Amino acid sequence: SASLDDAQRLRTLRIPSSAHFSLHELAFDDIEMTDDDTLRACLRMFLDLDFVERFHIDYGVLCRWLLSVKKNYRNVTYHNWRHAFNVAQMMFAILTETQWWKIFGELECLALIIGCLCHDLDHRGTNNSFQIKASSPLAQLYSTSTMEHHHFDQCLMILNSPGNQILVNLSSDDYEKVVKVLEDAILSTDLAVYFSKRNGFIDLVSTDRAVTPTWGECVERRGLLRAMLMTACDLAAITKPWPVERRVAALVAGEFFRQGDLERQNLNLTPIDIMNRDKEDELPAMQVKFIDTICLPIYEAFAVLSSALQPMLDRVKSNRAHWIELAN
Ligand SMILES: C=CCCOc1ncc(C(=C)O)cc1-c1nc2c(CC)[n+](C3CN(CC)C3)[nH]c2c(=O)[nH]1
Ligand SMILES: [Zn+2]
Repeated sequence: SASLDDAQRLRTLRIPSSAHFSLHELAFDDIEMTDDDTLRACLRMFLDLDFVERFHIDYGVLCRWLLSVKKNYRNVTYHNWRHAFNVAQMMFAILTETQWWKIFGELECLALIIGCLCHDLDHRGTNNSFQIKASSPLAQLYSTSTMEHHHFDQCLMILNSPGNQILVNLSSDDYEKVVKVLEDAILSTDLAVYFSKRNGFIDLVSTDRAVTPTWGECVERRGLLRAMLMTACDLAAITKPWPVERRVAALVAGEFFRQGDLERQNLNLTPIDIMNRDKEDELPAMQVKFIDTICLPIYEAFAVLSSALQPMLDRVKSNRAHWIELAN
């Protein structure tokens, strides 16, 4: 976990407002932020969502927990602390801009924000299918949703580490509820889980076009909306202004191509096209396919549920147009 003086230093820093950090922006870009800024922005999110008061979280423990979470992300090209931070900021922005935080209540919002910050902990820059192909220790531990089970395991390990126990003052009932939502949230970031739940969600949205209070009263609907929210936040770089999306695509490509190199060199396998460096020129066309098959359905459904999310769908469509232009 994080060292004492790091946490001591962080807890003495002044915490600017969410407006200062633009944390309510759906078009948020962390490029100008230092690592310290990202940590202070996380503290601001916890304070503004009233988690510190409501759950009696010791501020010093919260600082050390944040530092430990950040420390347990590896220095890989894309699946690093910055990705986790951006996913958490997107969750914060959506929950507040749509007012859906009222539907989930504080406990589930706490679990969603912790889940976003922890959802890719200790990522190695390689995906589930690589773990299986390499029969890695993680694949032997978890045969399905291999990485996501590991991320959840890492999340619990940090939450239970001395000096990092931000949930220590929750009732055992509340603690159990948070951990259950946390596990569902992190496991929902496996695209395979998203594919299995997406059609049910889209059917629900087509009949019940607004997240009325009825959504809040129905346990499985809330669970479905949380799962879809995790995917929407995980892929949200696709909804950002073009300069952000283009920068992120280069990072994702860097990580994918390295996995492709490992598959060739270590496993003697031909990588799939998106991880095959030899097909780099086809990247724009692959992005268009990714947007059409994976991204548009979820952001279209969210735009139906809340007009506050329409700008996200609009930017996915304009990014698609940029990729089309680059594909020709
Ligand atoms: C095209 C490769 C490099 C750029 O790729 C990207 N750049 C940026 C984003 C983003 C969210 O902004 C997303 C991608 C990006 N991500 C992809 C993922 C994982 C979410 N998959 C899975 C793997 N499974 C197929 C078996 C579907 N295909 C993708 C793709 O084509 N592009
Ligand atoms: Zn992720």
